[in-house]
Amino acid sequence: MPYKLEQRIYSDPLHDAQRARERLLLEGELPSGFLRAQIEASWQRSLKAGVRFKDPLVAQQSSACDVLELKENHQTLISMAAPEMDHLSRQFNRDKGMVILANDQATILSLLGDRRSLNNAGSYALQSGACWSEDTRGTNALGTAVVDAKPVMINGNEHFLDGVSCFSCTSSPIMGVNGQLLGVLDLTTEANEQHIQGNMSAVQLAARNIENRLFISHFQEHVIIAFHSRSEYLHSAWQGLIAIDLEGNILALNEQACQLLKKSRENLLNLPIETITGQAPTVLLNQLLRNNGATLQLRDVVLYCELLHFPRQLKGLPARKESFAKDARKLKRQANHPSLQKVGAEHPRLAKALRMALKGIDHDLPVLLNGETGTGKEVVARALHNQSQRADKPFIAVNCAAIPEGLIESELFGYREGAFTGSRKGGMVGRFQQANSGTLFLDEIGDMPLALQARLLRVLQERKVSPLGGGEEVDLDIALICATHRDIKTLVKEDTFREDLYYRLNGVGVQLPALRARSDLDVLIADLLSRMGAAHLKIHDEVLAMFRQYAWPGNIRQLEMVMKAAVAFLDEGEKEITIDHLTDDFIEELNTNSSSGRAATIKVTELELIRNTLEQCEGNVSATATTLGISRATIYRKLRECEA
Ligand SMILES: Nc1ncnc2c1ncn2[C@@H]1O[C@H](COP(=O)(O)OP(=O)(O)OP(=O)(O)O)[C@@H](O)[C@H]1O
Repeated sequence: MPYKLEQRIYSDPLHDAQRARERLLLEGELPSGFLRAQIEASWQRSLKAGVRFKDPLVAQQSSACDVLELKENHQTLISMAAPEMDHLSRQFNRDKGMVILANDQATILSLLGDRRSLNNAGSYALQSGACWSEDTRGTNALGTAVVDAKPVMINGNEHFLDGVSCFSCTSSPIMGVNGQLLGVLDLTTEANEQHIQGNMSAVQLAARNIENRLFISHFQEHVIIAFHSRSEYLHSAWQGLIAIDLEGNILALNEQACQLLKKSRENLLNLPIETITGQAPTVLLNQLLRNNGATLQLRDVVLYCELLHFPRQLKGLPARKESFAKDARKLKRQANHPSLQKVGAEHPRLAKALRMALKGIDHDLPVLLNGETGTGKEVVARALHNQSQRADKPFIAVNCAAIPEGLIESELFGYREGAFTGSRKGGMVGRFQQANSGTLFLDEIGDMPLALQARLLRVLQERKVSPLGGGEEVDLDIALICATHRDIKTLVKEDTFREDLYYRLNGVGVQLPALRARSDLDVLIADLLSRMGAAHLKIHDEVLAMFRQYAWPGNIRQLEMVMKAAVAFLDEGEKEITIDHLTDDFIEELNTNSSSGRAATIKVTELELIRNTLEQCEGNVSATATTLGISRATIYRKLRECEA
């Protein structure tokens, strides 16, 4: 009873740890209930191992040769962890943070951090080769994470040794491809209870990224599929990963995959992927390759999947499979996103705007893309990222219109554990933080609620973000691309979009032309066909003429679907797409479009086309006439008609 009373009065864990320490010294026994359960169990183990509070910190001296050998033996882990350690240490530089990587015995492999902290680290036995196992140094984040094989946070005098009670340490285990413990990643800062919660999410995010990188590099000879129950989580540290061989057998899964599938690793290993997906592996792979992804409806969950890796070299496969693999590789190449040059190739005004946008991105200017639905805003955003200096960093896309209003804020900024009822254990890292060092693409920015616009503006001005429910502020270093199909200036006039935010986002504005106003329709068609693996196909003149007359309300997306359907309807040996290969629905659309009711639209489209081509040809009427395949006289006549 007296303990319960004490516990209520002293809810501060540091105070409780101090009292536990005093009682232990006084009574020779650790009183139960004073420490958090994980720490109490660890203190009990430390006592059993004979560690004492006052034990000195001296590191057993490892020779330079031993350290070299240790590093050599853990080369892969060290190199895969390096980018994350670098990122973490820059993020926590202000708090004099040290980032430590240890092996599965809690022996330090490498340290990174603020120079002053590192100079001091030696006196705390924080150096490569020093062992921080729990049975030699008592409760500490490295050693305890190794014993528990789960993340641990140890603040101040929760550490067993008095000598390290000046630190707050947060560690996360790093698991190998078979779920075995490989090592531990740790962030050590000065003892500070307020900050340590934020440290936990940063360390866990980094550890998951390291595990995913290890997974991908380990299965380079095999097929890797990424999946999640929410499409926005693909490409994030929280995506599920599954490696399969070309027979479709499951070779490995990461922890997130097991959680998403609600099955243990042991229950899935070596089974055919069909047991999860209900589809033959070839069907699934073809779908993934052709459509850049697949949606799987399982019994109680929908999974969004993407092909993360397809092996370049396939060893020892029977001929039939080799030829399937070749096909698959070809399809994958074709399914790749178009490059920036491809997007603007035959459209000089667009090409120029894209060149400027790329320069802008590399000089930290935000880019605002505007265009009707299906004009390729996301394609352009990805192409800009892929060609920017941040190409090897994350590209995180958020569709502001697709996320319910109440969730956008937590999605963007993340939240601390316990920030609100129902918040996920361990909190959630927001999109801003996930995109750090890379590019954040905010699609449909015009649909962002006003209250959130104010917060976004503040983040962009201060270049810092902090999760909901408080916690550590994180410095932001992101390229920002926003897109909308709305006319933002009108939204500003209507007071539904903040004017100051508009100017903040519109560093470089790019207007993506509607398909009906593009003079390079045939180039786009050729590109689409080649990406479908059908570059050899021709389009009948009659079809092309109809396409040119059509208004394409769905723009390139609609054109892509029409072409896909046409290719699918070709009979064996046919090499030309004619009207017979268009769907009845679409032919009806085309007919309606050319009927008198739509005549006005067509006229406007025609004029838009002529004007745009004239602009591209810098006012040269002859060149415009040649490009459009009509006479100079027709151009003059149509322009006069319009002026009349
Ligand atoms: N330049 C291009 N060349 C080939 N295909 C393209 C090009 N631009 C877009 N596409 C294709 O058109 C489709 C729509 O592109 P995207 O999603 O980028 O458009 P969007 O403007 O972002 O559309 P929405 O506003 O509806 O989100 C995609 O399937 C994409 O592959």
